Parts: sequence; C-alpha cells; structure tokens
Amino acid sequence: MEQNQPNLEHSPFITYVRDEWAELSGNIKVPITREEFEALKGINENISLEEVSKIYLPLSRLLNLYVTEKQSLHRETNQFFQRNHRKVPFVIGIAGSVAVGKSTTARLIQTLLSRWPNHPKVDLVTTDGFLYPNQILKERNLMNRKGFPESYRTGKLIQFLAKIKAGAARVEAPVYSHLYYDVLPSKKQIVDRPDVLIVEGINVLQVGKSKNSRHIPSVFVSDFFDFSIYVDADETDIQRWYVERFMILRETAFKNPNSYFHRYSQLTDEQAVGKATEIWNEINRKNLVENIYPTKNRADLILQKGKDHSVSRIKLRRV
Ligand SMILES: Nc1ncnc2c1ncn2[C@@H]1O[C@H](COP(=O)(O)OP(=O)(O)OP(=O)(O)O)[C@@H](O)[C@H]1O
Ligand SMILES: CC(C)(CO)[C@@H](O)C(=O)NCCC(=O)O
Repeated sequence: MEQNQPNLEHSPFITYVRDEWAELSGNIKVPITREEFEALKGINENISLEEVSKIYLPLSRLLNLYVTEKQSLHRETNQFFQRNHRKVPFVIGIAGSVAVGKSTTARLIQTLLSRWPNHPKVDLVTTDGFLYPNQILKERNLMNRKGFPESYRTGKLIQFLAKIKAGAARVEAPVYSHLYYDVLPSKKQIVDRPDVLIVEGINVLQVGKSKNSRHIPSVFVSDFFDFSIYVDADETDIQRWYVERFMILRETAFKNPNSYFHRYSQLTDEQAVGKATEIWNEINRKNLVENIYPTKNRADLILQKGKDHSVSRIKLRRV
C-alpha cells in the first residue's frame, strides 16, 4: 500500500532491521527482571520477553535520549532568559490503524519510560475521548464514519494539547468507553504535569481539513509533539488482528448486557467473522487507506510489524 507516498530519492529515514536494532540494547542501564516482565505481561499476554528486550527496550532508551536532551535544552534556555519556567511535558504521539497495536505499544513504552529517574511520571491519553458523542454523530449521520477526521473534536484535542504544552496543571481529557461505544459524559481523565505524555490515536498525525469544514486549520495536533511513532503492518495482517480481537470480545466484553455490541455475542462463529469483516471493510479499512496510512511518513519513527506482531523493521528519521 504505497499510494499517496512521494517517491523520495533520498529517504529522510534510516532503516534498521530487527537484529541491528536489537544490538542497540547493549548498554542499557535499566535491565528488566523476570518479575518486572511478568508485570508487563498484564499489558498484553502475547508479548514475549524477547520482543521487549530486542525492540521496546532499545526504543525506550532512544526516547530517553530525546527527553533528556529536551530537558537540558529547557534548563539552558531558562538560564539564557534568566527565568525559571517549569518544564513542560515531553509529548509523544503514536499513530496507526485501528487494531494495529497502538494501545499495546503505548502502554509498553509508558511502563518502560517511567523507569528512568529523570522522567518517572509518564501519562497516556487516547484520542478516542475526543470523538463526538454518539448523539452528535447520529445527528450528523456519521455513525458509520467513527474514526474518520470529521468524527473528532479536533479543536478540543488541540486546546487540550496547548494547555499541556503551556505547563498547565490538572488538564482534563474526555474519556471514551469501548464497552458503551461512546464518550462517557461524566468521566474525565486528569493530566497533572507528567514528565512525559503519550497521545495515542489513529488521527494524531493528520493535517488535512475535515469534510465538514471549509478551512485548512492553522494548527495541527502534531505541532505539539516532541516525537511521533507510526505503528505499521500489512493490511491483511491488521484485518486478521481486527477479526481475531472481535472474536475474543464476542466471548468476553460483548457478553456484558451493557455492551453496545451485546447483540453480537449471539452470533455463530461464521456470522461473527462476517460481521467483523464487514465493519473492517466498510469503516476501518477505508479510514486506513484514505486518512491514516497517508500520515505514515510524517512520523519520526516507524515500527513495521510482521504477521505475529513482532517488529521486523524500524525506520528512524535522520536527526
Ligand atoms: N505487540 C503485540 N504482541 C502481540 N499481540 C499484540 C501486540 N500488540 C497488539 N496485539 C494484539 O492486537 C490486537 C490490537 O491491539 P491494540 O488493542 O493494542 O490495537 P489498537 O491499535 O490500540 O486498536 P484500536 O485503535 O482499535 O484501539 C489486540 O488483540 C492485541 O492483543
Ligand atoms: C474508536 C475507534 C475509532 C478508534 O479506536 C475504533 O475503535 C472504532 O470504533 N472504529 C469504528 C468501527 C468499529 O466499531 O470498529
């Protein structure tokens, strides 16, 4: 899927294959014990110790370099201007398709990054909370466009990030529930001056105008990022992961009578695969092709996953 990508003779990225990247973990000062790894398994039971040590530890070490560098720049700028501004959070954006593994990647990075003494407080926000509530999506006939640019309150997300980057305390983010398939009106997540904030969502690298707006925005979500990551995989693999996750949810979350998708828990295996494939093709695949994949080359780092979620290749923007 390489449409919409310019054919650059000189790539802005350096590519590392898995084993080259894994060697970068050589002098990491924060080793991980078996017990700590077992705790990480709470994030995703399919993750292996090998994957953590070969891919995510070097990645968190690299991110630690960027955060440390930014903190030092902040200190020196304060000295230069003879002021004493409080440091602002280092913001990392994580983009990619629905079901590619953004949440899992984000939570792994959150856990690993919080182990460094100079940035122990790492918060994570997903952009799902910035979707319009279902009531508004229904009024605008957008229920089949959930996840498309016009389904997000992008202005609200930008305001949220502007507050974070201004060093504000106790900034509120709206919260989305996958169980209710809607934004929770009475629930808020408080982000209180973390050292690092991870912002995960399919839309975080988008820059176009949404379909219902006549104006090209002057500020983009990614303007607030200090570093961004795109999680990539072959479309056929992502579709399979989407369907597999749907089948697991059918046996678990969908069984809950409060679940928006409770009716799907009654489907036969064959019907469930058909329904998941239909939602994938009609909504999430379309969104991937039209709005998400074209943002890939805007990231600072691209994680390319293979069939079993293991990362086969990493592309890092040259600095
Ligand atoms: N590194 C990994 N190793 C093994 N399985 C994984 C990994 N990352 C994700 N998965 C599996 O892939 C599926 C999708 O992962 P996840 O929920 O993290 O995706 P997502 O991109 O956050 O999705 P969404 O945008 O729909 O919230 C899940 O079933 C998850 O268990
Ligand atoms: C909330 C989003 C848009 C992104 O996480 C996604 O999970 C979603 O609900 N997509 C709409 C189609 C579907 O139900 O999969």
